[in-house]
Amino acid sequence: MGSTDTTAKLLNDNYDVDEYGTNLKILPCNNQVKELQTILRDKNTTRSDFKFYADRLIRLVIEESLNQLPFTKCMVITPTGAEYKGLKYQKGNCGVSIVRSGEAMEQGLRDCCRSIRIGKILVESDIDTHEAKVVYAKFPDDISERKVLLMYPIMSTGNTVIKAMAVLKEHNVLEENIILSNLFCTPIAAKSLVTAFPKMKILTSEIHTVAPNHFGQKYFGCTHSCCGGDTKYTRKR
Ligand SMILES: O=P(O)(O)OC[C@H]1O[C@H](OP(=O)(O)OP(=O)(O)O)[C@H](O)[C@@H]1O
Repeated sequence: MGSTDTTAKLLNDNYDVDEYGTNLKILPCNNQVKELQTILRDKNTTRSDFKFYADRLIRLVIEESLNQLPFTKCMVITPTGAEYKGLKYQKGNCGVSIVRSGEAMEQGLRDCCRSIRIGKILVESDIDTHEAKVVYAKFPDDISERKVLLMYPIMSTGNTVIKAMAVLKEHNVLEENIILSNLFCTPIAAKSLVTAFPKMKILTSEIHTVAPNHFGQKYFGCTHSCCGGDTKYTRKR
C-alpha cells in the first residue's frame, strides 16, 4: 500500500461507508480537506481563522452538493465554430438553511448560484427535555416543485435536521428532492437520518463520533444562553 492509500485508510477509519447506503455521500477526503477539518476542530483556532477555514470547507461541500442536482445535456458553439457537447443545470432548485448554523452555508451557495432562492427554518431544542420544536419557517411559494438543498453544518443527534425535514414534508417537498448539505456528522445522526429518510441524499465531509458543537458559537461569535451566553436566539425573522 502506497503512502496515499495509507493516508486515505487512516482518514476513513471512523466509519464504514457501506453502513449508511448509497444516498449518503462523503466528500472525497484528501489532505487539504483533512487539514480544514483539523483546524475547525482545534480548540486553539482563532475565531477569524475559524470563519475563514469554515468558509473554505463549506464551499467544497456546497460544490459537491450541487453535483447531486440534475443536469441536462446541451450543446454550445465555441469561438472557433466547433460544437461542444456539455451539461447545464436543470432549473427549479432552491436552498433552505436551518437557523442559525445553516446560515453560515448560505454565502457558499450564493457564490455558486447567484440568485438562488433561500428559505429558512428555525428549530429550537428545549433546554430541559432536548425536544426540538419548529419556531419559524419561510419558503419559496412553489417549494414543493423544487429540488431543495437543505443546509446545516453539524449533526450531533440529527434531531434538528429530522425536525426540519418534517416541516419540508408538511410543505409537500418530496424526500427524493432533498439534498442535505452538511460538514460534520456523527454515526448516530447518519444512521437516524438514512433510516428516517431513505430517499433523501446526504452530502457530508466527515462522519466522526465527536461532533464539533462549537461551530455556530465560533462562526458567529455569540453563544446560546444555555451555553453560558448572554442572549437566547428567539426572535422571529
Ligand atoms: O443534531 P443535533 O443534535 O440536533 O445538533 C445539531 C447542532 O445543534 C446544536 O447546536 P446549536 O444549538 O448551537 O445550533 P446553532 O449553532 O444552529 O444555533 C448542537 O450543538 C449541534 O451543533
